[in-house]
Amino acid sequence: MATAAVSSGGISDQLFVSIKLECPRLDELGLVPHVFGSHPVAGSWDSSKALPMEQEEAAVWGLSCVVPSHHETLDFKFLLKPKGNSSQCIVEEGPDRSLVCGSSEVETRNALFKFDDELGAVECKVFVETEILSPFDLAASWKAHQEHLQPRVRGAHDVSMNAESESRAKNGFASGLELDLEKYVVPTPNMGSGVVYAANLTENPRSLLTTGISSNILHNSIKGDASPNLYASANKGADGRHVPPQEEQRAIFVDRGVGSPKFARPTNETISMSNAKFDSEAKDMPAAEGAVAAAAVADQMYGPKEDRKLAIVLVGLPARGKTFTAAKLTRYLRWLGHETKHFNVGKYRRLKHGINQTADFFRGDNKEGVEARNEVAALAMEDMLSWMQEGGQVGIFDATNSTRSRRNMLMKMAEGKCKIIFLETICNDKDVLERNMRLKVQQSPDYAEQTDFEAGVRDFKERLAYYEKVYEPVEEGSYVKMIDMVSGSGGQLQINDISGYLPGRIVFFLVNCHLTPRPILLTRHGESLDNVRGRIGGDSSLRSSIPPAILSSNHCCCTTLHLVYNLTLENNAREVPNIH
Ligand SMILES: Nc1ncnc2c1ncn2[C@@H]1O[C@H](COP(=O)(O)OP(=O)(O)OP(=O)(O)O)[C@@H](O)[C@H]1O
Ligand SMILES: O=P(O)(O)OC[C@H]1O[C@](O)(CO)[C@@H](O)[C@@H]1O
Repeated sequence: MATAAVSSGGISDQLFVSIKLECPRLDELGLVPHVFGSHPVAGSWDSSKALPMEQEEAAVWGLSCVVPSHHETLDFKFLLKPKGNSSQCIVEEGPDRSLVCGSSEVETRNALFKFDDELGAVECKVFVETEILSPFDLAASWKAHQEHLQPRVRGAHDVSMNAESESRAKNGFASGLELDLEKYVVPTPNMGSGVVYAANLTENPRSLLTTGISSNILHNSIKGDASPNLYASANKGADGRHVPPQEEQRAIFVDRGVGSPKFARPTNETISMSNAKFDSEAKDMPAAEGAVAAAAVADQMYGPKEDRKLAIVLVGLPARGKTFTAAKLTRYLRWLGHETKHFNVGKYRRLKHGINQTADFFRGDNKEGVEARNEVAALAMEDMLSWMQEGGQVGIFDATNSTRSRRNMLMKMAEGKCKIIFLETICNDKDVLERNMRLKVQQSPDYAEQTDFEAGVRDFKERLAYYEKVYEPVEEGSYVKMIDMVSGSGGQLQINDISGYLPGRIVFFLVNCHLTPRPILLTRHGESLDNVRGRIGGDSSLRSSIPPAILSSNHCCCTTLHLVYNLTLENNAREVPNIH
């Protein structure tokens, strides 16, 4: 095992050291090379605590470790021990080798071992590679290792993490490893098995709780362990096979890049946004990505400015990212301090009608199916309105709501109770849709019992085709349309009849919304001449002139705060939202 050196100076670059010893005779002789040296990690010159090297090939042994780039000088030597007998050892001839502080150079003279008997001597070739690693490199390697991908930095995943207790006991380390790699999150393109189906995280159908289904069953079913006829959590592996249901709310992974959404004038030219000019040039739009976060901080300081109840009613064909967007928006609004809840009609439908509905259930001309879906939609809407009457402020109503008549029904129910804004998600990118559909079949409880993944995909496509036949894009009321936001070529946001503080905030959020996790690097400059003089502001030079190469590596005077956001929905409500 490679060992992690400790850093007491906080997060900094690390030096990755890989040592190799090559000698065909060692294996023949049944000898295992070890490293021991001056540092406790290498046994403090106690040969019984020497670190064994791992056999990588027939004649090659290796040992890798990661040490802080400003490590203490480490003197070390190779020694050989017979396999299975660690009490004997033969230490290499010659002076100690040194890994000098601040240097990545290590001497690579051959290692010579002399035996007392007729074996004479054994000479091994020594190879040493060193590489400066940023915490990101380490994190990426660790993450890659966890996900069974090829780590970018070979061996770096093998750092013992937070292993004070164990390695302290073994190696006498005085301080803990400060770089907690597990806290780093590197953008990950695949949906791991830790993903929970987003709709499962929405409000529990309270109206159904009082209609004969015990809350215990509901609770269990929502956690995924109820009778599958009632409800089941359906996480499946990338190959479509089931993986165990997730216990609690975890992440919704984001998976696609989005370019800068362009504002487009809606066809009917009826935008009314206070203090904002939205046109295709969008020159006046706040371009700074931090603007939303800044506005959010202001909101938090001064509190919500509006009491009006608002319903955001999602509209869109299946697999268009409605639940995904709804969940993001819910989190953002909560973070702003608005009482917000996400009601997912699919959850109601599954609870009331089971998880095994085939595409036929969604046919536009299946009268019973349409009625059943309208019924659960009405139940969800009632729950949402009741909750608003009890003090809730923003309800997010998540279903396809794909026909005008459905939307009329909702508008009627909401009359005098709350304002409705339709949020339509449109996606025309075939590749994105294909991928979304496969993800849905992997994750949706609707396919939890479908063992044939491709059959599930076919059924979902059939369902989608039925929806397409009856789909009526929103043209009524107040609306926001997110069009092709995931296509990679930008996208459009169209808005119609939106006014007021909170709707403005929501639009602002959606404009700035993107789907790719990305690191945020906050860089602090080194000590400037004005700093020395105690002056605030100004734009003076740095105190000493430092070659640009050193500056850019952040070693010397620059302090770089690396923040990596996991742009998922699992973080606490008070964290910086997943937008920037
Ligand atoms: N604006 C978007 N356009 C297209 N795809 C998106 C968008 N936003 C998110 N996605 C992707 O769509 C996938 C499916 O999302 P989601 O489950 O939210 O769809 P949905 O529209 O709610 O589907 P359904 O109506 O079948 O429940 C997600 O994995 C997400 O990566
Ligand atoms: O009744 P609607 O508006 O079609 O929407 C609810 C349905 O949308 C879906 O998300 C479509 O796939 C189903 O899970 C759910 O039953």
